[in-house]
Amino acid sequence: MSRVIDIHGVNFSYGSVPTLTGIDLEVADGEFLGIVGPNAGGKSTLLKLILGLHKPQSGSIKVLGQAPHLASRLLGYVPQYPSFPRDFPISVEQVVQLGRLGIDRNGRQSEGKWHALRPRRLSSGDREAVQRSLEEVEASDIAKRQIGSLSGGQLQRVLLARALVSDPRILILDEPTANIDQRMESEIFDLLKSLNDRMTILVVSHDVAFISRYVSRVACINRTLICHSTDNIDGKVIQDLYGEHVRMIAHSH
Ligand SMILES: Nc1ncnc2c1ncn2[C@@H]1O[C@H](COP(=O)(O)OP(=O)(O)OP(=O)(O)O)[C@@H](O)[C@H]1O
Repeated sequence: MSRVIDIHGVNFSYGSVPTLTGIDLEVADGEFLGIVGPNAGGKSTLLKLILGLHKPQSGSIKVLGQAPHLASRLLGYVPQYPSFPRDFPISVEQVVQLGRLGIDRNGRQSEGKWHALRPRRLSSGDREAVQRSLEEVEASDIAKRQIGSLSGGQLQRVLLARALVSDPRILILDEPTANIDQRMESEIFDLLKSLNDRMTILVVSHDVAFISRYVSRVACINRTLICHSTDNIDGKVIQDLYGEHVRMIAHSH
């Protein structure tokens, strides 16, 4: 199977303290990878390096065979829930339309850098893609609602639709189910599982036991990174990662 992400010997720090050290990670096309680790372990930072939002101080990152900033329009990104401004006056439909910014009128990825993209009139192709994405996440019925009026679960579905509307090769989600109830969490992960038939997925989560039901491999990050097949995750792996005081989580396959 071909690889879509190749990370070798990456070191990154925001200041003098290293955030990520000696990171190696290869992700195969079609994989569903979970990313777990303690708070401040570097999970979001790793995603931002893959998205081309930060550059490593050393080491190499290739995404779909290119430098991350060149591949970024082939990636769909669902940011961490609290970073989204809920009170912004914009409808669900308009949020999803924003995901078409990097696509030209003929449905192709436009050339040039993100910051050079100009808003343009929506084409019929754009409208159809927005409708399809909203249907896929089962949010068509709330298309005209203001985002400030949505529940946490509904908002996550809308952000997922925005990421899907550009037809990404890789979908990257940063804790998509933080702050939502368990039933909604299962519904979103069932949806991700079906999307995984056509795209590679990377998802950050705090709940190792829960995501192990869905993903095939888990990348454990606490400044350094170690990958485990979900078959091999046990109490020891989790304690090593999170420290001595963590409750043992039942885990079965
Ligand atoms: N823009 C930034 N400038 C300076 N330090 C940062 C910045 N972003 C993150 N950090 C620091 O880098 C470290 C790793 O942060 P990161 O957000 O990657 O961790 P995380 O594993 O995603 O954490 P959490 O589970 O709490 O979301 C933390 O100590 C954080 O304070």
